[in-house]
Amino acid sequence: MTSNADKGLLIVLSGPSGVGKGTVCSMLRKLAPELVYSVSATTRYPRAGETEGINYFFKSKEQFRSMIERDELLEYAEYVGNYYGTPRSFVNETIQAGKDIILEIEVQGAMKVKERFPEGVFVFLMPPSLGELKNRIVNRGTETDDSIRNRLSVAADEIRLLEHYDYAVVNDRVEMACERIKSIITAEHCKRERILPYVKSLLEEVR
Ligand SMILES: Nc1ncnc2c1ncn2[C@@H]1O[C@H](COP(=O)(O)OP(=O)(O)OP(=O)(O)O)[C@@H](O)[C@H]1O
Ligand SMILES: Nc1nc2c(ncn2[C@@H]2O[C@H](COP(=O)(O)O)[C@@H](O)[C@H]2O)c(=O)[nH]1
Repeated sequence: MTSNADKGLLIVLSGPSGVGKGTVCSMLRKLAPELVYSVSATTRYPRAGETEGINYFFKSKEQFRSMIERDELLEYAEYVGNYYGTPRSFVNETIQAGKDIILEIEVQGAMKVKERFPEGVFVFLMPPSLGELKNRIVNRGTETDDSIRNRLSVAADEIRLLEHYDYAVVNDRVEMACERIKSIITAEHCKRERILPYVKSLLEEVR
């Protein structure tokens, strides 16, 4: 059996649509290649350039419902008219194997994960301002006017849930946000005494 100290960290990254979660995760893949990323299932249509199994597992509503019935999702939520959910087995297998995994998910889902994994690390990505959030989502050019309106209309409610998270990281510059997240992960490893045994043996040597 894997002890808690041998398990990987479950890291949840949330934040309003357009804040830059995907952009930060893409850069983190380069800066911290040891991190594993959970690929979600969704009923929304693929955007141009999105690939099945890389960005999402794209499902029909019926397929998504079957995943719920078969209890294959760790959490799921409806977000502005579509369903999104985290496949359970990949998350469990990854943390049991001692690897850290990041779930990039919205706030309702994050709160469900928190009930099941209170030991998880919950990080909220903040925009520098609401004006900048709007600019980012508009300039991304992927959403209809309706979708932009819907996404921005839930952003304030999402930001109000910040108090349920362990950390707030401002995404002013992508590199800086990544460095902050990397520091959080390192600190969490230290807290869980992954580095402490090494420090202990060093202390014994110098005594
Ligand atoms: N620090 C930043 N400064 C300026 N622009 C940024 C920054 N981070 C991301 N962006 C831009 O903002 C837009 C939204 O970013 P991204 O798609 O990563 O957001 P998201 O939070 O993943 O959104 P969603 O939840 O809708 O998937 C993109 O066009 C991206 O290039
Ligand atoms: N609760 C969950 N939310 C998820 C999951 N995968 C992604 N998301 C979040 O949905 C919104 C919209 O995503 P988009 O790709 O349509 O822009 C965003 O906040 C994602 O983080 C999931 O598995 N569960």
